[in-house]
Amino acid sequence: MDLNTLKQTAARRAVEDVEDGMVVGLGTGSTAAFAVSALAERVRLGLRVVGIPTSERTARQAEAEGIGLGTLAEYPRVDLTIDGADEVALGELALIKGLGGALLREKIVAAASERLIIIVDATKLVERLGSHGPLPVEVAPFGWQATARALERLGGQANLRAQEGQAFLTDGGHYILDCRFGPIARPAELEAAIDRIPGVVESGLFVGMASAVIVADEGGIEVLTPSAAP
Ligand SMILES: O=C[C@H](O)[C@H](O)[C@H](O)COP(=O)(O)O
Repeated sequence: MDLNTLKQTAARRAVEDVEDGMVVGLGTGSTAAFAVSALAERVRLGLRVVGIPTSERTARQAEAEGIGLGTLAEYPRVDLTIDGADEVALGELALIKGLGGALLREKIVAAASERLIIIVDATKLVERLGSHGPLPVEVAPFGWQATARALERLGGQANLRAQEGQAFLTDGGHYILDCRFGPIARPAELEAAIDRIPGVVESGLFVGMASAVIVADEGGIEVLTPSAAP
């Protein structure tokens, strides 16, 4: 099966868990986009939900496909959020998210959710976070160079994310520093250390937040639940 089919398979399985009347967090990224479409199909068949989007682009997609949207101000308690991830650490199911630039709103919605279901293809599974790619860190544009130096003192090589020759701007108007730390042995400790840096808005480390991870690969679907870190 090609990658998109695997993503769609995981997305459809997650949307099966949505019940009538739920407030549903709508994730961001290519896998989450399949979940939005699958949810919209169920809405067209009569399912009643309120969607809480984690990005402007997800909001546009959801509205275009007929999902009614709300805000966290109206619905501070989210029943279920379905979102993707860039890396999933086997065992405790800590995540790296943010390669799509939506980590801040995703983390806020995830924290307001009773359940966070992550949907991935099997290529996202790692032994250690940081094995495949960088850790995105959302930072204030003011003094970002000093913030980058502080991140490098933690061991990460910080690169300002660019788009069309300009600094990439998140929905919140911030910059993103893609930080290569290499394999991260203790993600919770690193997350806490990054959070203490003035200028950091949020990191893409989601530790202890996933309720389950739905993984699609050639052999079918597997639902992982968190277990203690080895
Ligand atoms: O900022 C974007 C989000 O964290 C995405 O969920 C994550 O990057 C995974 O995206 P994709 O499903 O496209 O690999």
